[in-house]
Amino acid sequence: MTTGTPAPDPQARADGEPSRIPVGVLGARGRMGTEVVKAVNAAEDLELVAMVDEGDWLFNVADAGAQVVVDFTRPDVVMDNIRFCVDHDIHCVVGTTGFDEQRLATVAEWLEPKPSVGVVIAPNFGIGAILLMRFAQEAARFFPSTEIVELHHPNKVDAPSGTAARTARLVAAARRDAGLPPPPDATTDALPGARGADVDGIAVHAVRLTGLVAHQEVLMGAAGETLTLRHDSYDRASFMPGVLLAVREVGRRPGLTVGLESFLGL
Ligand SMILES: NC(=O)C1=CN([C@@H]2O[C@H](COP(=O)(O)OP(=O)(O)OC[C@H]3O[C@@H](n4cnc5c(N)ncnc54)[C@H](O)[C@@H]3O)[C@@H](O)[C@H]2O)C=CC1
Ligand SMILES: O=C(O)C1=N[C@H](C(=O)O)C[C@H](O)C1
Repeated sequence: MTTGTPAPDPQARADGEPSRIPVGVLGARGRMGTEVVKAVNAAEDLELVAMVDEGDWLFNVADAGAQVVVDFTRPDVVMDNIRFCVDHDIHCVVGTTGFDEQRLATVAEWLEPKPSVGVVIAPNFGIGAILLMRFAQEAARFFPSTEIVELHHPNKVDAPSGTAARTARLVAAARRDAGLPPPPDATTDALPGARGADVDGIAVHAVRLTGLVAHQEVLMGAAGETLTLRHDSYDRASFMPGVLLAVREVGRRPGLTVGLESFLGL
């Protein structure tokens, strides 16, 4: 791993393309960044060329010849990172949360003059979590009531989680498409917050607890029955197959991709 001029790749292919994809990691010393560094180092077809954390020089990723950058930083810095990468024709795989429609539209605008650059923004790279979102979307129209409970480690920077926010929006859209009214809601909460946050009409409750990693339940109810969908990430290794898939594919998917679903054929 270098942060200066990239050394020639000894395994370079005859067509001049490097045989391994050069990857830079932003947030490299964080909980997720550390895991991504391990995963990239362990992948034979990827080469870790730059590790950048707070206080480091962002230009390192461009100087080191990164073709793909993976960002697990913070919602308040991620937009600047994406802007830098797009300007430097570097594909981005973004796991950092905090994206609303306005932010996504801004990234799409930046990409307009860069038709060959790809950016993937996914609130969750765990295959089980992605499937849970899909199952919740499928089930949404059959149940008048839906609420979401997300449970995370106590150092998580944001609440509710990006996954819970996206799940709520997907479920709300599926309900609207099916002509369902908003879920019935006892709005007379004696204490503010007792009924959770309202995300697109869906109540989302956030639990922060030592011992947890990342967990989500979608609770659905109809007369006389409930359906509970639950996903648990017990280890951040659970996100790595999705991150590596995105790193390998993003160069073939120009423009903005939100969520990993299409990469999984969903
Ligand atoms: N999409 C997914 O599957 C997942 C997303 N996340 C999200 O990823 C983000 C990071 O989560 P964690 O790793 O737990 O947080 P963390 O706090 O452990 O790591 C963030 C790292 O970013 C660094 N950083 C801050 N500003 C920076 C900058 N300008 N440039 C480079 N590095 C900078 C920090 O120093 C820290 O090392 C959060 O938004 C979290 O919600 C977390 C897990 C899975
Ligand atoms: O901060 C985390 O840990 C996680 N963040 C993502 C989110 O906010 O949805 C993904 C996962 O839940 C872990």
